[in-house]
Amino acid sequence: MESFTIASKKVLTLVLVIDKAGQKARNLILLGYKKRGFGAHLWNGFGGKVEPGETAHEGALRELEEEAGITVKSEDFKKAGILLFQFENDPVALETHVYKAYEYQGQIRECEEMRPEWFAFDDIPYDQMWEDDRIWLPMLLNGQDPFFGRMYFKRKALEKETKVAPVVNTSTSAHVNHSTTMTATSFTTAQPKSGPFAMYDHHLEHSLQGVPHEVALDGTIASFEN
Ligand SMILES: COc1nc(N)nc2c1ncn2[C@H]1C[C@H](O)[C@@H](COP(=O)(O)OP(=O)(O)OP(=O)(O)O)O1
Repeated sequence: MESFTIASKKVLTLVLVIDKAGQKARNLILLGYKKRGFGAHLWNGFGGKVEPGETAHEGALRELEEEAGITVKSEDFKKAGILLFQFENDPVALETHVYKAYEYQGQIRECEEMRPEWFAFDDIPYDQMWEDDRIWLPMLLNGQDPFFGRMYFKRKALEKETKVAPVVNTSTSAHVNHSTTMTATSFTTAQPKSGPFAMYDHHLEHSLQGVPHEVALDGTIASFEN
């Protein structure tokens, strides 16, 4: 595994709201489709940057309210761990505090940034999510937390746009008395399916003594919450 020293870090939050099958037959998770900004066009939990003077816990509750319109009581809000995202040629790491909640209050609503939607656990759109989610989200859903993960990303090379010439079907079969014109165009967008970065290495620990609170500049856990 690659070792590195972080020059600096931004503290972010990520909140997963879970509806354990009560009256409904299946366990559901609330994800948001990010409409703009970092991670646009991917499904993710709700969260963002922790503001000056705020704790990660407070920042996570604020972002959940801003992005999904719902609130969670502090006692129902559980820290699931920390994920440290590091990008090639970028000295700034993202220290992301992950929270989960099984109860919430209010009406879920869409905002400028996020479109919330419930997904069954067996229908989570991993191919339209950050690649790291496949590693830790199943653990969170199975109660294998708290965890501490380090994930390393490289920018993906964008493929060139390729166009396939129109295909004209001029079949003269007795059963087909018309001709059809089909245009097959394959193209790449500026945003590949699982985001603009590819994960090339990761390390995840989940048998921790406590809940990680802060990451040190050498990429290890600096402190645990009480
Ligand atoms: C790189 O891998 C990532 N994986 C996952 N699952 N989530 C990630 C990854 N990198 C960042 N995130 C999360 C952490 C935050 O919840 C958001 C990013 O927050 P954003 O930059 O949108 O923060 P805001 O404060 O909302 O930003 P603006 O108000 O400035 O738009 O993604």
